[in-house]
Amino acid sequence: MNIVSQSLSSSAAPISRAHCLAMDAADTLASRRDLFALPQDVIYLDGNSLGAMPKAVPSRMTQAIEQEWAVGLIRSWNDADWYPAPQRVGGRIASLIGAKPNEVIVADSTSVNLFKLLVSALRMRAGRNVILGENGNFPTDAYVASGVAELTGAQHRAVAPADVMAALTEDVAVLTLTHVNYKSGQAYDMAAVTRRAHEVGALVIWDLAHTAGAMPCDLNGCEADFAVGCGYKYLNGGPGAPSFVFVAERHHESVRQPITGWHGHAKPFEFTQTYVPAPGIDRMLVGTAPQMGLFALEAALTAFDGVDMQALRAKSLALTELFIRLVDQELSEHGFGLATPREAGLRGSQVSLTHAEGYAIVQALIARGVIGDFRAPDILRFGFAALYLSHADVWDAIATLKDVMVSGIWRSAEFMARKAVT
Ligand SMILES: Cc1ncc(COP(=O)(O)O)c(C=O)c1O
Ligand SMILES: Nc1c(O)cccc1C(=O)C[C@H](N)C(=O)O
Repeated sequence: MNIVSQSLSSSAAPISRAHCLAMDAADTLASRRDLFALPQDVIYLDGNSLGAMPKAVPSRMTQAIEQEWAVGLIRSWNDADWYPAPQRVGGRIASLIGAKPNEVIVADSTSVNLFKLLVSALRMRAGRNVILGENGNFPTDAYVASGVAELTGAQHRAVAPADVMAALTEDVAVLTLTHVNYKSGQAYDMAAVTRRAHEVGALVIWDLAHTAGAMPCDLNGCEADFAVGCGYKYLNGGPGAPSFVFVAERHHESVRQPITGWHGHAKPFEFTQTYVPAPGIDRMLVGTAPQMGLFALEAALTAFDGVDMQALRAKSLALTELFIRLVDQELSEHGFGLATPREAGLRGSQVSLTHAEGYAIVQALIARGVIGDFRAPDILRFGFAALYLSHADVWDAIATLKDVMVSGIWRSAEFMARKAVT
């Protein structure tokens, strides 16, 4: 336990803003906030959907556009090292998720990478035909699994998260789960689930969308097979940043992904008419990677340079615990429920509250500069990016939420009218 969480758990007295400021003073990650361009009047609790912008990004983009593209033109594929960017950025992400640099590559979207992995896994477990998933997962994961089932003749079986272990039977080819649930923020025990899946001969695909950059993750320590994740959430790569895909080294020669594009070819610039998969992780590539998105993500990842992921986890847990305790302390009369586990080891880096009027409350909060989001039917979702949030931010966010509730401002028509939400 670090000094931040220690000081919180040892306090029996009500928590005050001064207490939060003392936690900030002891926070070894506090200076990282300066690496992000956040508006002064905003408390940003939506980095689990779109991460804040690292200040390193604009200058990198300007260089890529005005020099490498405008002046270097096609020469930049070699001269500016554009070509190896998917591997290079993958190597950086590998260090955050417990993988080797040659096991991660960046390309395409999370949905597309999930498709590639699901088909690959089914091919590696010929004779079994079940894709096991979970109810309540982020929709794209379920949609892609159903689509793959329809395409391949496999069966997509989705069970409640609590029933996953029992549903691991010998007909399961592949288990696909999101490590930290997008709505509840609850995390699976990656090691235990992977071990059980392997005992029945199944492969596992972990979706790390709400894990990568939010908390440490030890893919190789858990003997994970495959993983995917988003570049634009806690990795702060910007809207539509490319996704990453992990394939454990032991599967590199057997994995055969279905979208056999030229960048996944062993010799793309020989332009042969027959597809031969590239050795290693490179075979997960399809076509030309979104280079501008890769450059933004690469620059964004420098915000993690030198960060001890255990320290990041300690701060993340201190922030989420502080938020939960302040909900108890300040908001007990306002009808909120807690959808996220109180037990630290069971949660990721978000806290979700429930309230029947959650939509309007979130809109009123956003209007006051506290940006969280709403997920139907009743979830108010708050993401805590430990690189750029302070303990005082948590206090101020709760004070604003209390003000929204006590004033009843959320009842006004402007907040009740439903719009498309992000
Ligand atoms: C668990 C999870 N998987 C996947 C995605 C998104 O996938 P894509 O990058 O294809 O939009 C999200 C969020 O959008 C998510 O929360
Ligand atoms: N990817 C998103 C987008 O393109 C637009 C709006 C929101 C998103 C998100 O990432 C949503 C997010 N995955 C969630 O957990 O709800």
